Amino acid sequence: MNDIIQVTGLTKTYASGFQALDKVDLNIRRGEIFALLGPNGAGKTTLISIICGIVNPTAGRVVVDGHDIVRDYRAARTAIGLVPQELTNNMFDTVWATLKLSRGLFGKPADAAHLEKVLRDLSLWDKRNEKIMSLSGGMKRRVLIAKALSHEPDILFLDEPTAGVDVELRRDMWEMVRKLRASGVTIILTTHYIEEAEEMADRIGVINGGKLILVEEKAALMRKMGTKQLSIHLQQPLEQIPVAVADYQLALEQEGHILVYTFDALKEQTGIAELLRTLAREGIEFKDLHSSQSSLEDIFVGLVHNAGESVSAPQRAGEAS
Ligand SMILES: Nc1ncnc2c1ncn2[C@@H]1O[C@H](COP(=O)(O)OP(=O)(O)OP(=O)(O)O)[C@@H](O)[C@H]1O
Repeated sequence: MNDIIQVTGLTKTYASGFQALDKVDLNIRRGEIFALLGPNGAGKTTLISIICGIVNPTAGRVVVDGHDIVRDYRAARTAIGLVPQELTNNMFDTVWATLKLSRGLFGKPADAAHLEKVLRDLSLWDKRNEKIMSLSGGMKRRVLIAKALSHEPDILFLDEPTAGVDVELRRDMWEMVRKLRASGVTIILTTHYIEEAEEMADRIGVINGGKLILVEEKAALMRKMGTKQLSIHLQQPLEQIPVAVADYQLALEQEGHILVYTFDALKEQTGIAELLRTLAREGIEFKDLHSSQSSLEDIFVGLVHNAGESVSAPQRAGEAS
């Protein structure tokens, strides 16, 4: 089975009457890193909380590693490790006791060697006998990850893993996520940071207003980023695109005053020279040329705005959350 998670027609209306998810369909592939990107209140946490069995769906179905999350809750839940947004550790426990307890809660037999490996991978081994409350904020976050990995899940959810963490810890987290993927763990992370999705993900999903508005390979999105536009400001407005240049990807804007040519900037032949020669032959004169390149951020903001919502743009890593 290639898809480790199958989400079909998932809808959530909270008791308040607020609809947080609207018929979401999503398949997560085994072994991938999937980034779920969306502005505040988009429904990211609701979606992963339902998959993890913390919130009940109103309608729709979720199957995790072949187990229906409602009918076969325990088996589905055991396949998952969840790193929540909020710190949820018992502050008076030691790091070691926290991990041991968490593993036991999933009914897994004690395995000191596994817990040691997890702690060493997260640079927490030296802290294993310390009480959680004595750790720094960054270390507390690492403990959350260690705890989520204590029962050897095949799937790890990270809900905004790097919100409010410093650059060094963010780099460490990214490194750790890559190592986990290399060991076969499927990873789903939610983020506001486009940069994080760009850096980490194999595929990116964009959610807004409870609707999944795009799911695409990151590589394909990056190709779109390689798309450039050339705006040709015409001397005289055109009513329609001339037949002689019908083969180019052209659009008329601003009541025919601007001819916009979209091309692949990564290609050797952009076609610009030939396009301009053809326009000249047709007697179409221009007064200015202007080129622009779209970024993943532009694509994202465009998508979110096209969805008809008034929302703030996502942040670049490093900006305040
Ligand atoms: N228990 C609840 N009762 C009512 N409404 C809720 C509840 N939990 C969440 N919501 C609403 O559902 C919407 C989606 O919330 P959710 O936490 O899933 O968004 P999010 O994308 O994770 O946002 P953020 O990036 O801010 O964490 C929000 O408008 C939120 O106010």
